[in-house]
Amino acid sequence: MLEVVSLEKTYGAVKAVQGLTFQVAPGEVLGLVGPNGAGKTSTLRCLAGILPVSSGKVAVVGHDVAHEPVKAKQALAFLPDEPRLFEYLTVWEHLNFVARLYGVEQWEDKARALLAEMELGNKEKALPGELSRGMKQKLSIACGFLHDPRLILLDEPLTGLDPIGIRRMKASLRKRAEQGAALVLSSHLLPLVEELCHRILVISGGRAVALGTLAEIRAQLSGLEGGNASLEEIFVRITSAGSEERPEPPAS
Ligand SMILES: Nc1ncnc2c1ncn2[C@@H]1O[C@H](COP(=O)(O)OP(=O)(O)OP(=O)(O)O)[C@@H](O)[C@H]1O
Repeated sequence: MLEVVSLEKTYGAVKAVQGLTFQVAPGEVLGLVGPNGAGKTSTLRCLAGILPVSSGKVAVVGHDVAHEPVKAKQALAFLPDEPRLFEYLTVWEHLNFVARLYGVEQWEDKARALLAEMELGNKEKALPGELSRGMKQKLSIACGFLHDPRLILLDEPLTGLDPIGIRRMKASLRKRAEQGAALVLSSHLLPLVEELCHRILVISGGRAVALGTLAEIRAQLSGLEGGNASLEEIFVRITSAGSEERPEPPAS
């Protein structure tokens, strides 16, 4: 569903992402974790075609994001950490607008179901200014899900949600993966990543420092093989300054 080969992103002299290679299969949830400034948002923006890559290749359902941007973007949804909404469109008008952009058939039924799923059923006529931070986040997610994306890219998806909202969102994300979507989720909430993600890509300084299931990453770290060290323990160990305990750099 997603193929990333030797992805590089530079901003002037800053090398934000260096040599990332990985794939995500249908139904798979990949967690993207790393310290502040590691390159997670830059990576997600390149995958979504929002930022041009400096070199390397990103393909979504076989469509190169640089050469077939419309086909690639039709198949994906990018949900940023800060919801970006239109000040003068109501909740319902947002969904109508997105439906027209993506040519979604029978969008009203889908929109109603999504608003119920996001607990926004009574907010159809509200403008963004009348919504709480968490409600804006849920509207942004509902808009992202409306065209049934096959690849869902999420940057800190649970920011601003209350505990019930977090639980519902986890269920929503799991449901999309079970229905065959591929998900890439960046978060500093390591227990969430551990719970939701099938595989984890740890990046530091723009480079991949570990890629695999939690058990696979543990198995590469001396003293942790066969144990049950949490992702947090592993994260601290392999991303701490001066760490020499990194697993072998992942090939893909
Ligand atoms: N527009 C930009 N111009 C110049 N440098 C940038 C720009 N955006 C990001 N960077 C730099 O690229 C590097 C990676 O930033 P990025 O936002 O991708 O990291 P991140 O892993 O998402 O961090 P955080 O966890 O703090 O959100 C950092 O060194 C950052 O300063």
